[in-house]
Amino acid sequence: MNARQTRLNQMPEWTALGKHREQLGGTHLRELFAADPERGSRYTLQVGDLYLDHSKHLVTDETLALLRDLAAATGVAGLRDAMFRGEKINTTEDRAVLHTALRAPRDAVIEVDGENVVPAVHAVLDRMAAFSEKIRSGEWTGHTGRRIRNIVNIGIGGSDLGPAMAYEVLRSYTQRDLTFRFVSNVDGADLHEAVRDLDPAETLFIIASKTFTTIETITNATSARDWLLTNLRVGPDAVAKHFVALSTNAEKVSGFGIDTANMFEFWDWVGGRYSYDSAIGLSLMIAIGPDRFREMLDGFHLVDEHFRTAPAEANAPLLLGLLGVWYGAFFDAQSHAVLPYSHYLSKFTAYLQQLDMESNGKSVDRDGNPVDWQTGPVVWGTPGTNGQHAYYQLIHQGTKVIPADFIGFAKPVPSLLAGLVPQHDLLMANFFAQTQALAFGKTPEEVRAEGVAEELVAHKTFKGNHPTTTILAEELTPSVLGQLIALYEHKVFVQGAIWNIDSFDQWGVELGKVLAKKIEPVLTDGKGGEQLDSSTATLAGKYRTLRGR
Ligand SMILES: O=P(O)(O)OC[C@H]1O[C@](O)(CO)[C@@H](O)[C@@H]1O
Repeated sequence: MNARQTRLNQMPEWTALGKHREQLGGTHLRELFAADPERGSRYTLQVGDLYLDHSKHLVTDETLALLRDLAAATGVAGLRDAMFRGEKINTTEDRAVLHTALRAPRDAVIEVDGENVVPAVHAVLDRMAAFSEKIRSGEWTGHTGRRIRNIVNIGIGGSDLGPAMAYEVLRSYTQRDLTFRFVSNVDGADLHEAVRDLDPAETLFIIASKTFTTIETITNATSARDWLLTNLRVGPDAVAKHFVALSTNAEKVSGFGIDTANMFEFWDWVGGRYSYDSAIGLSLMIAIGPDRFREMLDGFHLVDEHFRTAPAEANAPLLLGLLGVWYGAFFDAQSHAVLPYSHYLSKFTAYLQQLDMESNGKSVDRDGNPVDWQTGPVVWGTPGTNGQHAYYQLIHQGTKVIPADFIGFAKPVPSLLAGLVPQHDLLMANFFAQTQALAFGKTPEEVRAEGVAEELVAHKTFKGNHPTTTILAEELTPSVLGQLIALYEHKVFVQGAIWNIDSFDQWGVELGKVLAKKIEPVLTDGKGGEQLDSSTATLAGKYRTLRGR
């Protein structure tokens, strides 16, 4: 990867954006809409099933053109093509970044180190499909011959958030006689609550870990194995029927006692946070079935192809990425809210937190130099209507700039209550009302015209001018989920490319892991406390006292 010659904030395209921002000043969305009656239909894109409205952003045609100039000058398209070709763009780990190969069609050819990886991807998908069908049909039985009815995925980070999120999203597609649980926290309470009402004879544990060394996962997997063997009163040979592994590390899997015949493989060119469409999605595939899983992969692929081939003016991930760069750099926006108006998307934002913040939470560029521009935002949010009664107050009338994505669907997922009360229209009326209120607000004149007492006018005024993207689709299907995730994956890519950071490593999570290993013996045996700083040593002492040690 060639070092970038000019630092981002010294590029003429960056300077031009800065000047443009000054000219834009406090221009209000009310003015932008008044000046262009077509804005609401012109500032839109259709990608697959996703309709994107970016008209309620603090941008003009000129802003968008200048942002595209920045993308061109920073080589976003070149890096994108290098990623799709399988080049090792994750330079600090010397790895290719090929999650796009996980959803490539069978006849595609994508090479890493001279080898086409697509046949191996499909071989694993086929094995996953055969195994899923065995569980779904009851053909696969536990050690005592009973049918498997409970599936517990044990993993953390990318080995948990993706399948756990997607299981919730696609819950209405899941096989109802199977129970799914997702365990991630090393706090034993997580596993305890997940298994306490399960019959071990009917329980399958899926141990999901790319490295198979992650302490939380291995600890939970060890406890799960003990729980199973103790409660079934059987020996270790029962493990084969109740444990499967999803990993890149066959040696560690076998060292743990899981037969590698029961291991579903993926590869080091799949980042953890980009992995739930790999073998890491096994629990999801069992839940929704192989056909639905493949529909989801097709959705991913559709957006991959869009990102790879659409011109800059019509490229949705590029646009979303650029808008984020614009607000971070020129409006000092520190965070980005993702607000789904679908209960099924309740874990969607938590998933995006890892995708975005682990990817772009960096402060040195690709060459190791400190950046002096903003990188990834704090990503946050929960399903919309609940948020309206909690934190939306701050978005509407607080002092911060918080760009937000609103995601909603025209058709409700089939519901037992369908036809009783028109709940979905009410949900979506809130969805549209919020972006309208955020954009246009309510002027003091409008407040006064309602006869509000003068001393309350300021309190009841809504400044408006809060930027939002609206993403609307007909229905939340497996394909639409794949489309949405790929859209965000590539948005994150675009931003990392512009900021000139490595979006595919995560060195920032290492230090805490190393320190935890040193602190554990202090807590357990009281040994080594003298090596700690005085705050941590005092806290560890307090902990031991409270623990009765
Ligand atoms: O799948 P593994 O190797 O257990 O890793 C789990 C998670 O830990 C991290 O490496 C760091 O927290 C994530 O990137 C990853 O998704």
